[in-house]
Amino acid sequence: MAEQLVVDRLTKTFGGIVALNGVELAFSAGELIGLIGPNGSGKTTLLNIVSGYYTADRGQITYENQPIAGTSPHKLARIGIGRSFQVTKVFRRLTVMENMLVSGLSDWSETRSQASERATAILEDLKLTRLRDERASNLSGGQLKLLEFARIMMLQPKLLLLDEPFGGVHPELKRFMYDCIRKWNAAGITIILISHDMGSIFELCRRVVTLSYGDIICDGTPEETRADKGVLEAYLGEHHASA
Ligand SMILES: Nc1ncnc2c1ncn2[C@@H]1O[C@H](COP(=O)(O)OP(=O)(O)OP(=O)(O)O)[C@@H](O)[C@H]1O
Repeated sequence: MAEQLVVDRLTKTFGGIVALNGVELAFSAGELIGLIGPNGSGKTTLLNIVSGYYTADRGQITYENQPIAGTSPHKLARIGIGRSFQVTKVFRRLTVMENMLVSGLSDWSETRSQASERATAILEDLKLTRLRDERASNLSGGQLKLLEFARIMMLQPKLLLLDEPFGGVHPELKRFMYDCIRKWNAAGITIILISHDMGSIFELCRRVVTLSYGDIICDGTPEETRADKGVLEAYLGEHHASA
């Protein structure tokens, strides 16, 4: 499989804190990867750099053979890199449908009616059709999560970065989100999933990358990750003990 995303010796510091310490990773198109690690280990920083929200101090990022370090989030979205945030970002004063059609979300070459047709299909897929004219401010936390998913799908991403999508989500909705993630991945979208919910990670991902203090301490299957002494010491042991 061709490498879709390559992260080469990526370093990011904040003052004296080393958030990423020369991280090297390569992801193939169509992978579904879990990114785990203790609080402050660098997971969101890595996503922020890949999606253009932060600039790395050192290192390269290559997406589909093009260097992308320093490219704006907006341009990255246009070439297929979509992301969600720990705290859902939608326009609360706009309706669900307006959120979908907000300028800059859809393809330049697309007419409003084509965009609207796509939005309708995506809302249907995410069971949001009956809420299409509802203001986002009236949606529940779970519905907002789904709207964020729906808006990301408007971008037709090829690489999807999901940061803690299951936070505060009830079990039934979580199952539905799993189904969406699996379906998108089966359709060829590469997905990098950050979650502290180990059940979700081990159920969904065939590859798990573990960060600790900005270093990759394990990159393997769920079974290898669970059995890894370093991971147990840095994260899983403590995580399970406090769970
Ligand atoms: N904008 C920022 N300014 C200052 N320090 C930051 C900033 N963003 C991240 N950091 C620091 O960088 C380190 C890595 O943070 P990061 O958010 O990437 O960790 P994380 O693994 O995503 O943590 P969590 O699981 O708690 O979300 C932490 O020490 C954090 O305090």
